Amino acid sequence: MESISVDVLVLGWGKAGKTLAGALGRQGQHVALVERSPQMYGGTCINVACVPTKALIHRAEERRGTDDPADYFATSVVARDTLIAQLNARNHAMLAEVDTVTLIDGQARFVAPDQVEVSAGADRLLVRADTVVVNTGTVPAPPQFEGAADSTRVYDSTTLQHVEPLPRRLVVVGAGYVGLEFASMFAHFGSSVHVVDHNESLLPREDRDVAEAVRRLLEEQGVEFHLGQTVQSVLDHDGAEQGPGTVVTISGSPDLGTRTLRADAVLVATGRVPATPDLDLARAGVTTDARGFIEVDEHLRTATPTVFAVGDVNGGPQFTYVSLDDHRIVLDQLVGSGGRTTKDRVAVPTTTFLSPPLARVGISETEARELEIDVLVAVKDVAGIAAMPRPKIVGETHGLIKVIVDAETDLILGATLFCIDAQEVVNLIALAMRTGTTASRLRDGIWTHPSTTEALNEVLASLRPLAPGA
Ligand SMILES: Cc1cc2nc3c(=O)[nH]c(=O)nc-3n(C[C@H](O)[C@H](O)[C@H](O)COP(=O)(O)OP(=O)(O)OC[C@H]3O[C@@H](n4cnc5c(N)ncnc54)[C@H](O)[C@@H]3O)c2cc1C
Ligand SMILES: NC(=O)c1ccc[n+]([C@@H]2O[C@H](COP(=O)([O-])OP(=O)(O)OC[C@H]3O[C@@H](n4cnc5c(N)ncnc54)[C@H](O)[C@@H]3O)[C@@H](O)[C@H]2O)c1
Repeated sequence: MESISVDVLVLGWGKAGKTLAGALGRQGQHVALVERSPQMYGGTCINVACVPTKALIHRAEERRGTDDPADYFATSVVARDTLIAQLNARNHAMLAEVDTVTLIDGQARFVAPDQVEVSAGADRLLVRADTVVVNTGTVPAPPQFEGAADSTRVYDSTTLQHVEPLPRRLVVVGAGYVGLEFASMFAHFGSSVHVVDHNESLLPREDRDVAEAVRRLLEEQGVEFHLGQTVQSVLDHDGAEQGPGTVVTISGSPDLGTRTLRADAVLVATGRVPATPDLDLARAGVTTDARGFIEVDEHLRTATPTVFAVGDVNGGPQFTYVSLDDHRIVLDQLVGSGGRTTKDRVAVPTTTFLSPPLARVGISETEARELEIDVLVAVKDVAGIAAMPRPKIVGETHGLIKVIVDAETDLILGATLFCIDAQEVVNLIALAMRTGTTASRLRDGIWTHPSTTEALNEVLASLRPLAPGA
């Protein structure tokens, strides 16, 4: 078998790995990066996840009532594919042009802690490395219900992006990030959408007023929820009377009983599992938790100190920007002072890309109550914020803004933004939390007009003590 030796070997073209490979390569280190699929150059985010789904969501939001849903969806998919092909090629070029980076197509598998075999068809290559960085990501959790394997109508978040034609009726299993973003997107494309989740409540980590506002909006947009229920089975039929489709049987607690939903497509969005089974991690002495995620310390070293695990595969929060931060920690271990750790992360924001988006940083009101800390809360419906005309200008006045502030220090402890531009404004609040900027300074800040940021002037002027026991 042919072999090569490098300083650092990256397995998988994730966000952390590609950034690390580029940074180390530009410093003159010999780096090899292994990716099993050319369709995934650049990783999950740009090829099948964040970027293509947000491109489709944007297109869906732009659809006019006069557009034919199926044609409009088909054109949107072509636009998505054009964008993604450009990004995929650009990502390949960005590393290919670094002289000391070797890009290898193939499936990686450990044979020893410092040796990885890469296979592509009948070809084999042995790569020896002082340091190995595992960045193989996650894949959709497979469906657990009866009939899924025999159905041609069961999709995951990757395959549904190319469903043909646009499903008239879509059943989404799972009301997490993927489930809600796709439910909202397909409702905007013109599908009738049903969401099934085994949790009794929607968005269990959010305050009830926030979850209710999200639910109301999605229902207004045509989404129907079936909470506290699971899918028992799907059965495809050629449907002489109602046309071809699949019958989805769902059931919940005894009083809810069993019912059936008819669908043209079923999206399974019940979480993601680590891409570790093919890696032969035991040969490297790398351990995994009960769910298969690689166990790491706060420097992202695995049980074998020369092997790091970064991105989704290490069981941390599954976001591209967390994977990016993982790269900073490993870079610091390899060529820096080695002080940076996962514990340095403060105020990591999130956004679910609904229309409008739901963004969150820090604690919720419910968490503040549970912690029994002395806080002030400001909450305003977007439509009622007089000093923020931007939502009215763009015609999107749904949602609410809520901020939780430490009553003693005036520091912001958390915020929920369910409004246009939430994915941007949440970053400003996160920065305030990281830098100790007080709520009063944000309240009295000079912000551009008309913008969404200027909501802070009015919302933070309405801070009140928590209503008892509410
Ligand atoms: C539908 C969807 C939408 C999302 N939207 C967002 C969003 O808006 N914002 C956000 O921050 N996050 C979002 N996420 C999450 C985000 O995509 C992930 O957190 C991020 O892509 C994780 O990247 P990573 O660094 O772990 O590796 P990945 O980008 O997953 O890369 C892993 C790579 O390893 C390759 N690989 C796997 N096994 C092997 C092997 N044995 N040999 C060789 N190569 C291998 C894979 O092909 C893949 O290219 C979304 C996820 C999904 C599913
Ligand atoms: N905008 C973003 O940042 C974004 C977008 C999409 C995905 N992501 C990332 O990708 C990860 C995976 O997303 P996801 O939505 O697949 O997972 P998730 O963990 O966010 O949600 C899974 C949902 O499925 C439900 N569920 C699980 N098993 C079920 C079953 N058998 N029947 C019915 N419901 C069931 C859960 O209650 C939960 O609501 C997320 O955790 C997130 O980190 C991020």
